[in-house]
Amino acid sequence: MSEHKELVIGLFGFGVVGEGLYKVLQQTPSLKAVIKKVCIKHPGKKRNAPEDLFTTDRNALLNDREINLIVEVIDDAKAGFEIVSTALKNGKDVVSSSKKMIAENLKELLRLQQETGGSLLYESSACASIPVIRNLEEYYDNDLLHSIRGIINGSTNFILTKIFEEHLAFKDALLLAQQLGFAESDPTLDVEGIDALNKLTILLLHAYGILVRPEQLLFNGIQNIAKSDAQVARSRGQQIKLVAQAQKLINGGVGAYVLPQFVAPESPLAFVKNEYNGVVIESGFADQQFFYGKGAGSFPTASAVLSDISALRYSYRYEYKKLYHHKPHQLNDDIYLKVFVSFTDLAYIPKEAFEWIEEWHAQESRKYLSGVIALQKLKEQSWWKENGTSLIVEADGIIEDIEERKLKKKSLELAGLL
Ligand SMILES: NC(=O)C1=CN([C@@H]2O[C@H](COP(=O)(O)OP(=O)(O)OC[C@H]3O[C@@H](n4cnc5c(N)ncnc54)[C@H](OP(=O)(O)O)[C@@H]3O)[C@@H](O)[C@H]2O)C=CC1
Ligand SMILES: N[C@@H](CC=O)C(=O)O
Repeated sequence: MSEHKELVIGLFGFGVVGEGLYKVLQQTPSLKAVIKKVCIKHPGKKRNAPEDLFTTDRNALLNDREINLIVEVIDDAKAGFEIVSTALKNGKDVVSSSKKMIAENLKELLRLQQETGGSLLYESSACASIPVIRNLEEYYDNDLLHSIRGIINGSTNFILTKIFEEHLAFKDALLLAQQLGFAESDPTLDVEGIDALNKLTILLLHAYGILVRPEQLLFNGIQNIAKSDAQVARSRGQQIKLVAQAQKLINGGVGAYVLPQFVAPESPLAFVKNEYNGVVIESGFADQQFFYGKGAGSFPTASAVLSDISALRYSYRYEYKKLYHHKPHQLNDDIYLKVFVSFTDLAYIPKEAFEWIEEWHAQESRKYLSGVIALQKLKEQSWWKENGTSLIVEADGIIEDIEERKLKKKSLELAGLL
């Protein structure tokens, strides 16, 4: 049996995640992983750890030969990438939780791992405590993965829960998410859906071997959801959640987006509240599986970082099998979404953009419609994110082939039933 590696850690970042990891490691001595030095940005801050542990000199960690593992948990994607790439080039393994840094540099990070032979693990970067990446990588190592649908941002789920169930104001709910360490340093990343987008970018690689830049995917956050949208959801017995979805299509491609979505009461996602995340995976033969756990916060995130550290003792590395060993899938935008749109003025809505409109209420001060629109149109246009317009995908939102539905609708019209 191979020996477990002893790990000497250089830690970058001592904020919510970094300090959490420091405490967790103190409670897991059997792991034989010790933090030798911590690099931070602001030397003046009071720290709950011995002063001589800290430095602001990144090279003190990166050039230390005794340090064989760099753990990067900082909130600066540019500096994070410099640190991670130098660490790999210097022959060190790396664990990171920085999803923005990872999603924006995936291609280069893959190249660096191949070139240096180093291992970069980042389980905590998607859904914090839920081991979703390693499951996609190892368990769903075949062609049977139909779809992933999940709540993958804790802060927005926390905010939606507080607003709609506890009647908090948006800004108070956001402040609470920040105080509890759930939100990003720049909380617009959470609120505007960018954090979930970065996570979906990472998940697409491990689920389907799809290597895309985050900006290639359709996304929005929760910033435009109106009170009246919540009333509509309530009247239907549904909820509104920020949902990330990737689905294998009949044409072999994969449709993907991050958008607010109505969630039916029978969906496992309906039970996911506060900072919890939930991911429903559908695959051939197994049908549905549901992963649930804390998606943000100090100890939940540190526990996933710890699991990566532990995996490195056995020299674990991602093999990116779907990309390198299978035929990778391609992103495909050739789908239609059934959407609910609420707005203040008809002038903001290009009706001609829709394939068809099923329902239309223009009397009230907040007006709304339900219709079907091509995902590509939403990517090309921005009206649905502007002027206080709110777009929410229906619970069964993806339509692959509209021709059959168009025909059915036409015959209902001819029969005088529509
Ligand atoms: N909070 C969460 O629930 C989760 C966070 N993440 C990710 O983990 C990372 C860290 O998040 P979090 O701990 O919440 O962030 P915090 O803002 O709490 O902490 C950030 C830390 O990074 C340090 N830092 C910033 N820039 C540098 C730099 N150039 N060199 C060295 N240190 C630097 C800061 O130093 P100083 O203390 O001196 O200011 C601070 O200690 C982020 O990328 C985030 O997206 C991932 C999953 C969950
Ligand atoms: N800000 C993120 C933190 C974890 O990834 C979130 O709210 O999900």
